[in-house]
Amino acid sequence: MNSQEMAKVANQPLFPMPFLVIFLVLSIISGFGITLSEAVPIVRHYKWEVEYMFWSPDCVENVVMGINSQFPGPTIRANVGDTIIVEMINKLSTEGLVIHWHGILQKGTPWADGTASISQCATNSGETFIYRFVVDKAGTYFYHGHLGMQRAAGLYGSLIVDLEEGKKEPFHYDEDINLLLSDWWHKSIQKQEVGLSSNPMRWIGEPEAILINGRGQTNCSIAAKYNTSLKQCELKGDEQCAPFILQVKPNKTYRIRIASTTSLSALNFAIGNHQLLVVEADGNYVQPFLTSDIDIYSGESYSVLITTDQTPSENYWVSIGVRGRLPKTLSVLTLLNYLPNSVSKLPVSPPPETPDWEDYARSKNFTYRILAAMGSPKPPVKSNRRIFLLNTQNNVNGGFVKWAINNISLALPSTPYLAAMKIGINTTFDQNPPPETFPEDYDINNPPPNTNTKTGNGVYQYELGEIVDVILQNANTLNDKNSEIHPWHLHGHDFWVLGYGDGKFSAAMDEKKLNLKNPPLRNTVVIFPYGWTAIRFVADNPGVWPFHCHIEPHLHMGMGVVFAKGIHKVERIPTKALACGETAKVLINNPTKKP
Ligand SMILES: O=C1O[C@H]([C@@H](O)CO)C(O)=C1O
Repeated sequence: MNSQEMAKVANQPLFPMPFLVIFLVLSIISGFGITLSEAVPIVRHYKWEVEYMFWSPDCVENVVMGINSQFPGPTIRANVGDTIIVEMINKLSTEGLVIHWHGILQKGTPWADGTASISQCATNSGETFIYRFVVDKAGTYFYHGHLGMQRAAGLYGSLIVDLEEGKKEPFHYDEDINLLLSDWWHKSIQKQEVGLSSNPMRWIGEPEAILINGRGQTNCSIAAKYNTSLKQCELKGDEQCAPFILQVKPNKTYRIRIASTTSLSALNFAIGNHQLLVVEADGNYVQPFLTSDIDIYSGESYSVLITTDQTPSENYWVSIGVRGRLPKTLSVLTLLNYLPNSVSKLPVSPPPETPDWEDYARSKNFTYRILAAMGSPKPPVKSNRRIFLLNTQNNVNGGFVKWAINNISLALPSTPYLAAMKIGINTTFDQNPPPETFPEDYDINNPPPNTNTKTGNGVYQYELGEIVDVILQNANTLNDKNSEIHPWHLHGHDFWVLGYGDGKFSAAMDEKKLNLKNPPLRNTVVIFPYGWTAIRFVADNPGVWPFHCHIEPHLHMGMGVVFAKGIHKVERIPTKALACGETAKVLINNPTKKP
């Protein structure tokens, strides 16, 4: 950070000046990761260089996006109320860069949400962008790239927010273990992107490997002993692809934090012989329930408690496999290693089997059990506005395969929305808001008639404080008798999940079934094939916020919408977030326009 940028950081009003001076002095000395005294909110300062590097996530050498030469990127661990400053240096020689802080609400800092073309200008090669935001809710989160398909290139890491010092969780555990799940392709994201936008489209296919904390194996299993059709992996344990072992002591309670940043895959997580007590979803406490396994969709996170009360002289399998799509990828395995047993001691029984990928009844049963813990914030009893979002896969412009919402496939503008709205430019995106519903007679059980789907970039505008219901409606894809699962993620807000149902949402039939008593708060929710999902949120966070399918290729194919409100309330947007496209021209010609 140069002295001007430091002064800029110091100008922010959140922290007493003497505190900031001490922090800045210490940060110059050590460079990153400073933790100061307890009790007062802390500023945690990280300096990250993002760069492609050779890596072998699944024992096959490839290139990944690394941060400070690490893959996955460094874990950020903070307490509620802390300020995070990430000085992000783009060392990718030929690409722009942004980082999104998934699940962080960014109250007062919408410019730090890290979405290219939406909250900020992508940071050019060689340049630095400083993210600065407060983490105001405890929970299991992560961060990832949000430009093109950079997440699928490996740009991700964990972000864990603990309660304030001295505060206690509503459940007991002795230690926690953090697992960040992802999926991995040998094909570069450049090749994936070109395939998706070609006519005919070339689909990315299924991943070569599932990774746990960036580690997995392709074409071999560490449990081949139990299944002779598989090849045994030969690993010494010090390889980049060697399994991440969950080390535990007998007769303790562990909180296992599980977050999924997969590009595509829905996953199932199970531990042999151990029940999982689900206690957290997306940074919100849930009514605890016991289960043998969990389904986790891209963009979601869970905490589960396990008690290590099984035979202490044994180790146990941890197994993660693909659901919701015909799996072509081997389940990834690792060990729950009861110390002091050796990791070479394999469990006595075979690994837990991933449930059948098509058993949606089972997936729904798990998902429907997630309800808010007692004492959680309740939704307002009525909404002011309801919008319906029909999800379809369509042919656009003579055969390009896209995903569309109410017949519009999102194509982001080159000038970020937040900058354009703040400066008052109305030429950079479609000023007509997209449709709030779809024709009542739309047949969700057949491929779309596909007459007039368009690409577009209009915005749903809300009054600040408006209470909004969204009904996400799934439908048949372009293929006969096919409908897919989509996990939808909202930026800048948590929402209440009021309900799910099969078929088309009917106000007359379904309205009364909505759960206003204990709906879970989340930032990501799934729509099941041919089904609908209803959510409610309060549009109280000034900014521009995407709401989109978290499947990376689906977003890339247009599966998202953009919400905006209260832009007049957004202050102190850093120049670097504004200085591109049409807003750069306005600022150069008229610097007084800088908000
Ligand atoms: O968007 C997608 O495209 C393919 C398929 O529908 C067409 O090949 C697939 O499985 C998706 O999820």
